[in-house]
Amino acid sequence: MLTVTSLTKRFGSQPVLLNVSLELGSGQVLAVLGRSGGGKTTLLKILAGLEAPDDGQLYLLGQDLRPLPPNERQVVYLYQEPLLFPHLSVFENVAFGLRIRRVPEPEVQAQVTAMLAELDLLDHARKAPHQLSGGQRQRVAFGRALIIRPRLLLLDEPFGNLDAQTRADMQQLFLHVSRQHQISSIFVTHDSREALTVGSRFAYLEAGQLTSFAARADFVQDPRTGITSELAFWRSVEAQR
Ligand SMILES: Nc1ncnc2c1ncn2[C@@H]1O[C@H](COP(=O)(O)OP(=O)(O)OP(=O)(O)O)[C@@H](O)[C@H]1O
Repeated sequence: MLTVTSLTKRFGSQPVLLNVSLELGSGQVLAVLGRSGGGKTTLLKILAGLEAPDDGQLYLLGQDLRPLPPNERQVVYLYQEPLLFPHLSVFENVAFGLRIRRVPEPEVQAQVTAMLAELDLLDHARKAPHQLSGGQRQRVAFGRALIIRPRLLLLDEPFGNLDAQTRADMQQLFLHVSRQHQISSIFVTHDSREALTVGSRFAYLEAGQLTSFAARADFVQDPRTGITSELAFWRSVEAQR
């Protein structure tokens, strides 16, 4: 459903993405792990249409994305700090995409109420964004994205600002709604545990070079992901008890 071929991007003389290729199937979540500065955000911005690539092809459901402006791609980009309209209620933030598409009012009411119920936000429908916690705000951002049924969801460290428990809850909620709505996503994270929790496919991006793993076991075993060394650490802790 998404095919990226030989994508290249430089900022001035600095190469940021080098010949990046990837494939994503319908309903899959590609977890992209990588250290800071590796080019993850740049990759997502190019897919969203917020940066132009120097070279390479991008096809989503057979359609060339390169000539399309961001608002015609049906791609939603979500990052750490959810961008909500501060003057609109939770309900109206989620309803926004339907209203600009002139969906009839009874349909808006029904769809938004169902989405708020799914995200456990019904009790907060009349609040403004500043009256919510970080996790709640991120759930509103999800609702706003999902209600327009995007073809591709791009998540850039979306739970990075949340405490560990809220982050774990949000990972489960993300898995639930992305399965429920059969959404295809690319989920960028610094955290290998988060990558293993949310991903159905795995890749590692470092210094502009993307490695895709055929199997989860290959991702786990690659020393760059740090998973084997972490496991060794916890085994040594266990052995000393
Ligand atoms: N608009 C820009 N102009 C110049 N250089 C940029 C620009 N955007 C990003 N870069 C550079 O490109 C490189 C990759 O940045 P990018 O934000 O894609 O990395 P990242 O993997 O998402 O990092 P992080 O995990 O810290 O967000 C960095 O060296 C950054 O300084």
